[in-house]
Amino acid sequence: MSELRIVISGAGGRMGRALIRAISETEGLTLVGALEYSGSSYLGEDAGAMSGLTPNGVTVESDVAPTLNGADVVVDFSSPSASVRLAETLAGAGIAHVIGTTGFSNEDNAAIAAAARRTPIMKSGNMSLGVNLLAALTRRVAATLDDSFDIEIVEMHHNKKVDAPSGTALLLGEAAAQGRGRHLDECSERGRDGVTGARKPGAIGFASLRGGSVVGEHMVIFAGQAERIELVHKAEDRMIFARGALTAARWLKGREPGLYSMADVLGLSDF
Ligand SMILES: NC(=O)C1=CN([C@@H]2O[C@H](COP(=O)(O)OP(=O)(O)OC[C@H]3O[C@@H](n4cnc5c(N)ncnc54)[C@H](OP(=O)(O)O)[C@@H]3O)[C@@H](O)[C@H]2O)C=CC1
Ligand SMILES: O=C(O)C1=N[C@H](C(=O)O)C[C@H](O)C1
Repeated sequence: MSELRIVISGAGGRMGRALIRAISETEGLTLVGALEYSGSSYLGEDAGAMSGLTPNGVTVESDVAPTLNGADVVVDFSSPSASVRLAETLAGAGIAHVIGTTGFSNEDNAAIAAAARRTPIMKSGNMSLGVNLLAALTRRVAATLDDSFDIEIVEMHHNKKVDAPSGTALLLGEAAAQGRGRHLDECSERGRDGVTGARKPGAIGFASLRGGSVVGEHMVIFAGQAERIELVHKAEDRMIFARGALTAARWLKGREPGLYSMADVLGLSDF
């Protein structure tokens, strides 16, 4: 198998550093670049040393074009605005893009979909096998049970997370809505507060908890009359996301332009 040459965007972040460690542990993958924003305190540092490894000779840079030189794929866990800009640049260069960033607006998603007409992009709110299997199960259970079972999605993350609901909660909400033959935009209920009135039949509700160092926990609840089904995933280590993103990077190389999901990578689309 030929060596896959990877650039990490958001290199100094929690996920960026986990990805740099995961690349160092995986045969056939080479880190060729590390991107951060122009004000980052990591600029000029060695990417290996920054990630708790021995120095690897890759310097953290903010200048995108030279860093992309010779790269096969960019793995990007940064911020929505940075990921949208990068998607446009990579589409121009024909370089594959794995996007793990969450918190995109509808306009951001449309810009990424447009970039995917020119280069292969794999975008997912969660790169773990467990969560993507949970999404497939959620779709099936939602399709099996009718609207007498109310669907609620609860997530908890660490106290540094900036977006809510989590990308994973939205992924699970979309799976549930798909199972019910609806679009999530038509039925999602977020941020209840005060006198909200009774729950709307067919709604998909979201609740977000934040605290401490929680890596990521998600529960999909199907609440019926006198019985309840709960499907739960608990992430214990960010390395599950990093390894999933690298599996996607390998899968994406050489694909036709298009917007792919982790379900495509894992063969779960028809589950
Ligand atoms: N899909 C998945 O499986 C997962 C997705 N995520 C998502 O990934 C994203 C990052 O998470 P996490 O690592 O925890 O967050 P961090 O805040 O730790 O990391 C984000 C990094 O991106 C940097 N950054 C900001 N702007 C740019 C830019 N223009 N170019 C390059 N880098 C930039 C930030 O710099 P600075 O801090 O200096 O602003 C920071 O170092 C979030 O959206 C999160 O929700 C997280 C885990 C799993
Ligand atoms: O910000 C995080 O940490 C995580 N973000 C992703 C999300 O928004 O769902 C995935 C994971 O849960 C961790």
